[in-house]
Amino acid sequence: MDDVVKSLSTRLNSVADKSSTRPSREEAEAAVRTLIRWAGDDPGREGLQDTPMRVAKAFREFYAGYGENPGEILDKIFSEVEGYDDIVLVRDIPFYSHCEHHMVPFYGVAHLAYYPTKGVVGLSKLARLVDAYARRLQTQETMTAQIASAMEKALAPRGVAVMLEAEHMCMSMRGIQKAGALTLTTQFKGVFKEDPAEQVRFLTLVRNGKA
Ligand SMILES: Nc1nc2c(ncn2[C@@H]2O[C@H](COP(=O)(O)OP(=O)(O)OP(=O)(O)O)[C@@H](O)[C@H]2O)c(=O)[nH]1
Ligand SMILES: [Zn+2]
Repeated sequence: MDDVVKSLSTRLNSVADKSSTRPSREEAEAAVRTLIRWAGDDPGREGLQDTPMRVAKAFREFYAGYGENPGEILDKIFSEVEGYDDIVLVRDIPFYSHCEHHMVPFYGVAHLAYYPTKGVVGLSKLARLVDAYARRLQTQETMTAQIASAMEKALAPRGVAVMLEAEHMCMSMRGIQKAGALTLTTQFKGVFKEDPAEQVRFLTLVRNGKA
């Protein structure tokens, strides 16, 4: 009886493994060939022969965020800052992402701010955090919330403010076709959430660079 249970559980585990692992490179390339045919072209013609290989490779870059651990990005804190505890704001961080509804790019800039309590994080790490989430499939709202949560968790700051401004190609080049429409999302935590004056300070710094 034990053997039957063991073999059943081994089989169930292997099914679970299969559903959670990535397809092979060959399977990904075959899927691209199918989409080329769906677009109306011939994947066998000369100009398109290497395209499935290039697309599979490009996908690894577009979606590299799945292999990133946001907690690790922010794990090094510099505490020798002479007690600096005022706002740190990195603005205009460019990002490229893909919306989870159409897998079409949305792109723009991110502005991240926090009030440190136990030290500061390397500035480049904030930009790396943006990329870790941008290089996934999601909505702009999800991305905004995830960046703010990761900063709150790793830095235990007095407050976090995140603002994203992006153009969604699914709204520009297809569907409603409103090129230039900009979507703004904000997520405030701690003092930024409690005190409207802090939100004004954040927005003023984002817009003017002066308090
Ligand atoms: N809230 C939100 N919506 C998004 C984002 N990216 C794309 N969308 C929207 O997702 C929606 C999907 O709507 P559906 O009606 O299911 O799909 P659709 O027929 O392709 O919609 P249309 O774009 O209106 O043609 C659209 O309104 C998109 O504008 C995002 O980051 N956040
Ligand atoms: Zn979309």
